[in-house]
Amino acid sequence: MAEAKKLGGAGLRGQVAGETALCTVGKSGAGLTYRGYDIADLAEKAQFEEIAYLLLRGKLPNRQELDGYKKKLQSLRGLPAALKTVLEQIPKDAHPMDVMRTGCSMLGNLETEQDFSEQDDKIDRMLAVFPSIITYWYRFAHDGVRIETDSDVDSIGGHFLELLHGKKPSELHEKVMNVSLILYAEHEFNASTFTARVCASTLSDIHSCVTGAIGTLRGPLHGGANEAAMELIQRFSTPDEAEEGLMGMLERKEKIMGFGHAIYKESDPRNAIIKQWSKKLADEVGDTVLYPVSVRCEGVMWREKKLFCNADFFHASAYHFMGIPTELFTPIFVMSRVSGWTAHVKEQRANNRIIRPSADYTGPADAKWVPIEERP
Ligand SMILES: CC(=O)SCCNC(=O)CCNC(=O)[C@H](O)C(C)(C)COP(=O)(O)OP(=O)(O)OC[C@H]1O[C@@H](n2cnc3c(N)ncnc32)[C@H](O)[C@@H]1OP(=O)(O)O
Ligand SMILES: O=C([O-])CC(=O)C(=O)O
Repeated sequence: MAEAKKLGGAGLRGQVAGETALCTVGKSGAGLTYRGYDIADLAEKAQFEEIAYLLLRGKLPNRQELDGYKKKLQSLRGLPAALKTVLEQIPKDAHPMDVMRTGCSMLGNLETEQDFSEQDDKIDRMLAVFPSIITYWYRFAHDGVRIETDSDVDSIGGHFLELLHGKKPSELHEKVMNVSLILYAEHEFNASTFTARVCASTLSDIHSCVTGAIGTLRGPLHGGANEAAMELIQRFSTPDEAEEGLMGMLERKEKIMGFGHAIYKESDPRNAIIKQWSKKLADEVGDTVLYPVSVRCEGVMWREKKLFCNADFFHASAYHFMGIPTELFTPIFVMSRVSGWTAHVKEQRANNRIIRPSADYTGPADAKWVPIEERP
């Protein structure tokens, strides 16, 4: 019998665990591509809905297809009454990622995927309704209002901002949300996407795949890092203070959230893009603290540890400048990454074998059964 392959290291790092036509991460010459398109091009020129279409349908839509797709998504923003009732039961101090997880799971009870032929419609529904789920709960729990979840704004990012703030977003804010959703949409076999694929490989339903992925994204080593980065930069009121604080943390061997990456080794191509938008927003709000503090953190981490900002670090200040509460940062990641997760689920289903790796056993050998009365 063939020997199981020995792992090169912990965390399955460097192991090829399958194939994908969706994305490359960290390949030389092009840091991040979605179906062959460079992320810098996409972030500059595309709409997030266009990217979702690209990932989910396999090609960039033409004008008519994009208009039709956006119209469809806009028509799917309403929350079923039973889902509103569930959201209203969730306490104010719940973590919004738990709200997303419950919201997605409840949707799966109400609008169950009966057959894989329904997958595209179920996916479009999640893309459209996730901003409604989080903002409905947030505004109900925090302000005691039951908001309307429809809006005239035709973009997913703009829809989220309008529901959150109760007014149409500025052009700049809608643009930054669009860029942010594009940057977060897809990232190959990251932990949450791999979770979705493992779930899909058992032939489970699409809501289970996404619910599992949300739970995985929640952790501070993954999507939760943007919130942790915000908590970090808010501790400091000057760049010098930030430098002193970071040096202390590094000496104590603490992890600095928003830095480093499992795949990229020198830079995350998304950082330069979101950093530039964070600067624009800082100028707009007249910030003289958070942006300079963030820039100093970036410099110190590179100088001391050769660690670079990942996609999360400058997202923290950018979201903050748009008036988004810190605890909603990771749910925004969900609104975006659901496009990548579900594209992977479709890919897994199209060429499936149950994902079931092996383990190196490290426990005792030949243990002898001891009756309960005789155990120490
Ligand atoms: C959207 C995303 O999910 S991006 C990732 C978001 N996560 C974060 O920002 C959390 C902070 N970063 C980290 O914890 C890590 O860099 C991860 C989880 C992203 C990647 O983990 P790994 O692949 O295990 O990192 P890697 O092997 O490159 O680590 C090398 C060394 O750098 C250290 N290191 C890596 N990142 C950091 C950091 N942010 N702060 C301090 N030290 C770090 C590691 O502890 C390790 O040190 P050691 O060899 O002494 O143990
Ligand atoms: O790829 C990873 O390990 C983490 C991730 O999802 C990202 O950086 O967007």
